[in-house]
Amino acid sequence: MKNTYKTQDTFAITTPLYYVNALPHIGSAYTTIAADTVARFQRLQGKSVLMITGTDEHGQKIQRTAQSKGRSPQEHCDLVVSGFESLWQQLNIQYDRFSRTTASNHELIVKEFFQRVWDRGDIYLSQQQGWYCVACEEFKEERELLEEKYCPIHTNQKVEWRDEENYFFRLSKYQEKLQAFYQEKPNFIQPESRRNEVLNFVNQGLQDFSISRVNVDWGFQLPVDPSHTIYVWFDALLGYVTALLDPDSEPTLENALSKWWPINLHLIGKDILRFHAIYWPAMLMSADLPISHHVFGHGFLTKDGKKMGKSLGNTLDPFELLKKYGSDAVRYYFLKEIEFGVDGDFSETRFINVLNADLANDLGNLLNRTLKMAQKYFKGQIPDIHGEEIEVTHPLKAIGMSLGEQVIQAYTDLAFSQVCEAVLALVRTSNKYIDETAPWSLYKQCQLEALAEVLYSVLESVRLASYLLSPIIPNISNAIYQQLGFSNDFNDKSVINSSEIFVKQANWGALPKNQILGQPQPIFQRIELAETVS
Ligand SMILES: Nc1ncnc2c1ncn2[C@@H]1O[C@H](COP(=O)(O)OP(=O)(O)OP(=O)(O)O)[C@@H](O)[C@H]1O
Ligand SMILES: [Zn+2]
Repeated sequence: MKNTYKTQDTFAITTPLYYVNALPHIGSAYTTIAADTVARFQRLQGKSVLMITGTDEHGQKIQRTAQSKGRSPQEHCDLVVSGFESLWQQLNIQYDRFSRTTASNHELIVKEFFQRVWDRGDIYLSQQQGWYCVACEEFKEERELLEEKYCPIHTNQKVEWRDEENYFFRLSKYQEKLQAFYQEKPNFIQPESRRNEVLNFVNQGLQDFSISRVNVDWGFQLPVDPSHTIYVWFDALLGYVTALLDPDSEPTLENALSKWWPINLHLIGKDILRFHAIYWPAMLMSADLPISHHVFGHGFLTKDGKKMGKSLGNTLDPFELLKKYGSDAVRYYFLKEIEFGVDGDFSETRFINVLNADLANDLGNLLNRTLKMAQKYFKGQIPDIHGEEIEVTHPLKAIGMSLGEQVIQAYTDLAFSQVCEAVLALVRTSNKYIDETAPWSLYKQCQLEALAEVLYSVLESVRLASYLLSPIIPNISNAIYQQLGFSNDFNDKSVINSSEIFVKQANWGALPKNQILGQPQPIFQRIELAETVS
């Protein structure tokens, strides 16, 4: 099979294909916001990006949920999918493909893949006994369970005893190959703590896992035995492959894998790490296909220390947050406040304080007051000075010159919180710098050259800050750019960026002199605590 087309300039990223057992919640939004931010950052750098999200629609969990709602499974899936699509639109997520595992082209991809693994001799029929969590769609080892046989992830759900005939995938055969692979690609699983978890698990010895079910109709029939359906996870992981097909191309593995494979990054929560970091590479080894480059398992958004989840029902409604605060606020808060990789609790008071402090006060006021001074002192134009003419020891230029590199590294490491902190440091220093240089006094003293340098350097720092934050808060960055006199649109995906443009814009000093400024308007309205419910 050919697989020669992928180049350094392409970047394919996936979110999980979310179960449609209920409407999306803030946890589903969290991964998707992060993935969208990475996709935007890669596009900004001039890469050709494919961002994949979608839904996992088969299996017992969905079958049961649909039944309990008195709907057919397909009706149920369609309904919930529209909820996901609407949330992504409201969150300003620019995905390229929405992969649904009930799509007809997906069935063909799954069957072709199954056949390759079957032909390898890696599938056999046997008896499966064990404890099953329907919410996880996974067999659990007895030692993992909580007291009275509750699932450790779905702490309100008891596991069920299963004893049935299933087809199995020979995972155990890939134990050593996987271990060698993890050694060879130490960055495959991130962060480091997750990698260690996986290595420990694999070192304890891998068992074959069942990839078919006998009592679940809601799935694809096994090509070799129609009395079984394919296990939901075997089918779901392949949803990433189906997503790569161009809409009008014939659904074959060869077509699907020709341009974007291997995927650069699977972004997931730690709950589904095992599937992505162990099962998935083993399945690909068996099918003799290249393995994705990276899997990043982030932490949980928690409520009172417990994972928020659809099954547990302790979630936060993202639609409500969006309605109240808008997409940039929600995107910013979760990426800034929770270190990507570890768990974090949500508090609405903290949410408001962070947004007011960072976006309304530090960034918003800085732009607003500087623009007003530029209106007054320089007739609404950027002063007649260029970044290159300013000394490298200038306090803002000194920070600004190394900021781009620092932020690129942080985005590359998915350290979004560090991105925000580094950018905010420039913003805060700029505020201090204005207070210290007192442009209003310089004006009174007719020190126009010094005044020009002060205002230029602050406006340029705001520009750089908004450019570097644009993957996270694209609407606010747009507003800032417009007020600085540009006509950029950070939401326009069709704009072709290049690495040259990126290097220039991500550097301090790119603001053109004498450019006509826009009208100063608040870029983020301060939120009053009294407006909130809790
Ligand atoms: N509390 C959470 N914190 C962070 N991410 C989450 C959270 N809940 C779900 N996710 C994201 O959704 C993925 C799981 O998708 P799934 O559709 O199973 O959602 P879920 O709400 O966890 O469902 P359930 O509660 O039924 O297990 C995770 O891997 C992660 O990407
Ligand atoms: Zn579970």
